[in-house]
Amino acid sequence: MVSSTGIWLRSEAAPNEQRTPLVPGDAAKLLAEGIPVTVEESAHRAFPIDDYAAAGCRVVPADTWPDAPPTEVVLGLKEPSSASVPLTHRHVFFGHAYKGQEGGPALLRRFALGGGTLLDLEYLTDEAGRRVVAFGFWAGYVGAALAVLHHRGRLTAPLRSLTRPELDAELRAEQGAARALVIGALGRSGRGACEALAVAGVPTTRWDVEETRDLDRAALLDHDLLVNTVFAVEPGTPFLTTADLERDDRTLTVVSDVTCDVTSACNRLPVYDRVTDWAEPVRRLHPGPPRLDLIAVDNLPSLLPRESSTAFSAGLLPHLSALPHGGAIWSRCAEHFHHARPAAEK
Ligand SMILES: NC(=O)c1ccc[n+]([C@@H]2O[C@H](COP(=O)([O-])OP(=O)(O)OC[C@H]3O[C@@H](n4cnc5c(N)ncnc54)[C@H](O)[C@@H]3O)[C@@H](O)[C@H]2O)c1
Repeated sequence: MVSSTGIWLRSEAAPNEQRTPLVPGDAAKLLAEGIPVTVEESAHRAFPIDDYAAAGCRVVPADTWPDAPPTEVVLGLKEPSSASVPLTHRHVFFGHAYKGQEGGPALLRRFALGGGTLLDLEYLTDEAGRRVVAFGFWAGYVGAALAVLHHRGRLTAPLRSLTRPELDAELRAEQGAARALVIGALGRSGRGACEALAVAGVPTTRWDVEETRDLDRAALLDHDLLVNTVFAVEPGTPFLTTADLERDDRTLTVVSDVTCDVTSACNRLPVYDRVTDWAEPVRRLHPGPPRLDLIAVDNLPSLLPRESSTAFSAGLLPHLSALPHGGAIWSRCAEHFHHARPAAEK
């Protein structure tokens, strides 16, 4: 039976955003279940529109979602374009609007004006509150890869998006004597970081909550590379301090902060004040000797758009299948929105 609720995959407004939350193969699975899928054309998406058409999706011009039938659920990753247009539909994307972020109140006002609902992907959680879809693995993979390539003098700026075979070829092109430490190693990003370091042939120490409870600072500084992938929910002992930067007995020369909690009270790396970007991914924190270089790119999965989209889409697919029938996971998501919205309307 064909569902009256369709998925409308819109184009992304953010420049250089090549990722998508729904890849063509998974769109075909939704269609097979009777869920109509409409896909907007996009100049940037890592998957060609012809692949969606071949899967049976209806193709429409970019940025036409404001005219979608009211029963459609509009799907994307970041805030939709046409900033002044009130949001009338149910929208699924990462809103970054509930924790006082810049632009959050304005986004919620668009929903208030249009009467629509934000189903924020960050708040798609199981009964235990764990997120069910995230880009973490590939963030860690790329974050560690950039650290290795920089340490080997092989990182070129500006960064550009790649495929995994291209990135792995770079990682395998040279072996070195460096040793790495991944903190948060048991998490999604941490596992991705460890995998990239294995591909690069870099011996890796893995720390998680147990190993940082009583921080062995000398052991930490005795690694060449540090990849921070912790998901910090409370302030705690910093992994690095400005005093550590001054130490001349330090082996550590490259830090890749996947967490990028730089403006948060929970930040465990209070040695820098702003993230780096694709144009200039590396910032020198200490001239040395020994030098200390920082990589803190906050959109790492975009550097591997096909792989990160494929993994994300696979995780989201069962929930998109369930969307026409509602269900607890989407109700919890909507509750977060209804809880946040009144604050924005004041
Ligand atoms: N830079 C980017 O592009 C990017 C992309 C995605 C996610 N992230 C960020 O990466 C971080 C990790 O995300 P994730 O999905 O891997 O989270 P996760 O919850 O899967 O993993 C986090 C890990 O950190 C560990 N941890 C928490 N506190 C710790 C401590 N004090 N010491 C050691 N380990 C500790 C946890 O036990 C867990 O294993 C988040 O802050 C997320 O926002 C960044």
